[in-house]
Amino acid sequence: MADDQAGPPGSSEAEEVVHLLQANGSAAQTDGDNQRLRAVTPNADKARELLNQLTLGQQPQRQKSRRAGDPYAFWGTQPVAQFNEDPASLPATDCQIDRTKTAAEVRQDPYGLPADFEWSICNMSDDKTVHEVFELLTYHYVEDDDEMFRFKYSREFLQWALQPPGFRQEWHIGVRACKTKRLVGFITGVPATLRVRTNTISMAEINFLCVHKKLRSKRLAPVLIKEITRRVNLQNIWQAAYTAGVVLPKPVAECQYYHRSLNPKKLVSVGFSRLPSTMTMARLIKLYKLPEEPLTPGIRPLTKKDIPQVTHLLSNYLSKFQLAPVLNEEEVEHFLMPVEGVIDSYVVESAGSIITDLVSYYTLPSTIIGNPSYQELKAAFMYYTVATETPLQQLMRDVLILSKAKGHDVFNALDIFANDSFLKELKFGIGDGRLRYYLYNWRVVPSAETRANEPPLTPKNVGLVLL
Ligand SMILES: CCCCCCCCCCCCCC(=O)SCCNC(=O)CCNC(=O)[C@H](O)C(C)(C)COP(=O)(O)OP(=O)(O)OC[C@H]1O[C@@H](n2cnc3c(N)ncnc32)[C@H](O)[C@@H]1OP(=O)(O)O
Repeated sequence: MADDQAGPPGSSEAEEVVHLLQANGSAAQTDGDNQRLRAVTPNADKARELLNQLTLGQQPQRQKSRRAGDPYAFWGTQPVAQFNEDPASLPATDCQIDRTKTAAEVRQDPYGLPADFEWSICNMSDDKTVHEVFELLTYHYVEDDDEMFRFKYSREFLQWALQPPGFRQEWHIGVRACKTKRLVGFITGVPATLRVRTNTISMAEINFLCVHKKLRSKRLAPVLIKEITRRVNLQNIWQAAYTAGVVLPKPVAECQYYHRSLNPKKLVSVGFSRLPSTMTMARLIKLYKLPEEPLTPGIRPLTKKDIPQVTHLLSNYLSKFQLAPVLNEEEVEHFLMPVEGVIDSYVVESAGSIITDLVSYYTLPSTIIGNPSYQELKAAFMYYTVATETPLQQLMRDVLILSKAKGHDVFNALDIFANDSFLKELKFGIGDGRLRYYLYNWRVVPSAETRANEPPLTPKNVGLVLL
């Protein structure tokens, strides 16, 4: 479609709405803006709805419906905060829920599996094993509710995510069918030091819980969870962090996904976004158009020699959040050094070789299920970003440009960190996926700013990204 059909810049209703939402959310809002908002749409809610229609991201989300009030047969037995607790009976400060056991009290032998299944430690340095894990996850891992998209973690991503400094191979747990040796279940832990408010705790980060679709609803997941707990406890570690879309007892934070279209035509074609009836595709493309080159002078890929400065910069920034990792240089190098198709990090270097800013994202594609034209949606997910000299919004615009140049279709971010300050302005649309953060065997008490029935930490207090 010819460009002129899109009309002059700023003429479309959606562009107008975007502009007005920016104004609406900023301190510099004027009566004039409000009047223009009313002229376009009756109210701000309507305007927001229209913008949301543009990018109703249906990324895989870790949520399957469950009836309110259903008991948690497994989670009700675990040392986690429960939904029905009497606030008067709870401690006043953050604390461990179950006491630390002695080494002798930790079960020495693995939990029993149903007949015909066996435990298998997965060596993530072995290409054949990595391929088996990749295949299990590619066909059986997290999907969105409409079964349109399924996360497709690459082999290289899995190796990167699961082999950070100090990783333990026995925390990469598989379940295989005894006869065929086929991998049918998986769960992983990696070691991490997390700070929860003022407490710095050695933990495991738990991820990639997956059961083959043919073996669902047979209570295999609780066995996998108990087995990883046992193996973590054997290392004298008693806490864990994990995220999920599903509601479990009991989130420490509940966060919202936002999506920034980079390739709107493809996103509409595969059903990730909708084209509002009032809009043409040409206008949509124009709305999301980005400059060809980043705007920040001197922005460049992170290199090894930057690691000491970046560790300092990042640690300082993360200290502002109530839930955040504590990362040493070795870990920063592992998690942030660019790996093709897995992790991209950029820094801004000012005069005197001072690194002032960092921005990073990881690449996690999804299979587009049953689409004849496109097989894969290439998504970038915001990772750790620190802006001290460059305005955060500019840094994020640059990373949109850089990720688009690498072929990403969409850029995803949560409403954690200070992300609230750029999401609207950079035309991120609210997704329909929510992500809950959980801690195992650690109670976080509500703070003064916690509203009744809401998790103790608000998204802006969260400074942790789990892969
Ligand atoms: C100190 C060290 C501690 C270490 C451990 C810390 C805890 C780590 C916790 C794990 C963090 C993982 C982080 C990620 O990887 S989140 C990603 C989870 N994976 C997927 O969504 C992939 C697709 N789905 C599947 O593979 C299966 O549906 C799974 C495996 C999820 C459940 O299999 P299945 O559908 O066949 O069910 P079941 O009959 O075996 O079991 C039913 C029980 O499982 C509870 N359930 C369902 N989904 C989840 C979930 N995402 N986290 C925790 N529990 C979950 C459910 O409420 C029920 O318990 P309850 O309602 O009766 O109480």
